[in-house]
Amino acid sequence: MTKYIMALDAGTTSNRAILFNKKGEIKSVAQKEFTQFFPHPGWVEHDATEIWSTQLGVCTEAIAKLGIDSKDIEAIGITNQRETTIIWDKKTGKPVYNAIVWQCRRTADMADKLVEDGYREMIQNKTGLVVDPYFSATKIRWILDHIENGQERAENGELLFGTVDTWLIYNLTRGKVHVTDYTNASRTMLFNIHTLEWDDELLEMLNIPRCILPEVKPSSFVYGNTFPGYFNGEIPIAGIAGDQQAALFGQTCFNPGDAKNTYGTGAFLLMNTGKEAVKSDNGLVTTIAWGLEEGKVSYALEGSIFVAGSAIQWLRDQLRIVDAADDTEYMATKVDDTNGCYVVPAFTGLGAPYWDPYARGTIVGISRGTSKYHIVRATLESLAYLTNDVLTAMAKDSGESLKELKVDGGASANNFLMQFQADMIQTKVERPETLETTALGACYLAGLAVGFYKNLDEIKENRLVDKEFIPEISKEERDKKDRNWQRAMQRAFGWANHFEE
Ligand SMILES: Nc1ncnc2c1ncn2[C@@H]1O[C@H](COP(=O)(O)OP(=O)(O)O)[C@@H](O)[C@H]1O
Ligand SMILES: O=P(O)(O)OC[C@H](O)CO
Repeated sequence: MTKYIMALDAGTTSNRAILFNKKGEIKSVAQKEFTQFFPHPGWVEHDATEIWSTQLGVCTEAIAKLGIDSKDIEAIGITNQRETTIIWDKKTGKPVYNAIVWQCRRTADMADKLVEDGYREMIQNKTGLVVDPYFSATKIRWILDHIENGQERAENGELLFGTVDTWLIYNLTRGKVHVTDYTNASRTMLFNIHTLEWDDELLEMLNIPRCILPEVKPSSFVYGNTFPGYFNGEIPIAGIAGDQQAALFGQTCFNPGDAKNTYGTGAFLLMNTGKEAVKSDNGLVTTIAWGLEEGKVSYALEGSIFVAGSAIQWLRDQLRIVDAADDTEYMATKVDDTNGCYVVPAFTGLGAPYWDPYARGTIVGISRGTSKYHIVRATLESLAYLTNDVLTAMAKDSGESLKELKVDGGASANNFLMQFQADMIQTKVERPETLETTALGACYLAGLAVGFYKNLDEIKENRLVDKEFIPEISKEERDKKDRNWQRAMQRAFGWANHFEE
């Protein structure tokens, strides 16, 4: 009888459930988008109840499509949009506020204040992170300050905090398990990535009560079983990883120096640095790649680019100059170049390596001859330029120059973008057959915990390459483009700071 692992991929715009067989082949998929709330410019929220209901719905659908039942599923692995902050009432299990999404900039001033108060170095030393509203800590503080008696209820043990993984497991187990893993904990700005514990000094810094935090476990571990009523029988939940770390694992970047870039809503470039937590001097963050056993972790350097595929959605939904994301490839190749036009898609500020929450989107170099094809091409190219900026910082921090960049995520299907990426980084870009590497990583982590996979070597055998992109332009040509890009970036920095309404 064939056995499967079910991966739950709780992304920023949609939830997916994927059933993988042992070879890592996709046997069933169900996906559903959920509502994005933008209550103010720069704010982003989700309804946590909708995240849970859509996730449960797609799981049921994926199982039904394959005509199997819970006995055929060896384990569940969860992977999720990271940092997004949910607080709920322990008694009712109901969220006390909408989920504040990783992209949300509402706590930019709180992050500024932490820097002013001299916390920057301590935070970087303990968490590996830069001080930015991106991470969960200031979002937790904001919710506790904006609901009735938030601090008091938290201190009385009436409230619980979780990232999306924690929230899903809490619901899947009907409130029995309040847990997260090392990777998700490392994105909160409250977790010491060296001692592998929640850190008192960080908690005191924002006056966050320890009792609201989940227990932290390895990324491959049996955390509990699903409530039997959901899938007609219990299924062990045996893997958790933040989606970018899961993609690193799913791409089998098991050795130090291996790197991948995921082009989803945002783009996230991670390089495995092994047992060493490399401190960044160039605007990257140090993060936990995974922990396969209690107390033992591998680290990664990460460059987080906040806007990638969402810039393509903007072309489609706001500018309406493309009908579908796939069309951008054909449109970009209708013209020879961007005709001097550069798009900087800093819609929610800039992440790595700039960390400017006040930057905003900019289009420069428009002339009378600029057409929608130039804008589309310049938007696609911007994803490659931003990636190149991160890789340049990574090379400085790690002392390694990359042999190849593994890619995945929705926008990596775009051949024009991948070729331009190879040109800009002057390095081979390698795309695997399955672009669902995030879900695959969660499948592997869960599978390892229950013995479905014996070891990493067995997992490595599953990886198949779809296409390689080799640099085609000269270094001089590449450098010229990069210099223009750097000039365009200057126009985007700081725009929203002191903006007069
Ligand atoms: N062929 C394409 N070219 C460019 N962008 C694409 C293409 N296909 C999908 N995208 C973009 O990829 C994103 C979806 O990728 P996905 O990995 O599913 O993201 P997420 O997990 O963040 O929801 C969307 O933002 C979409 O605009
Ligand atoms: O949902 P994604 O794939 O855009 O990933 C979001 C990241 O985890 C945010 O840090």
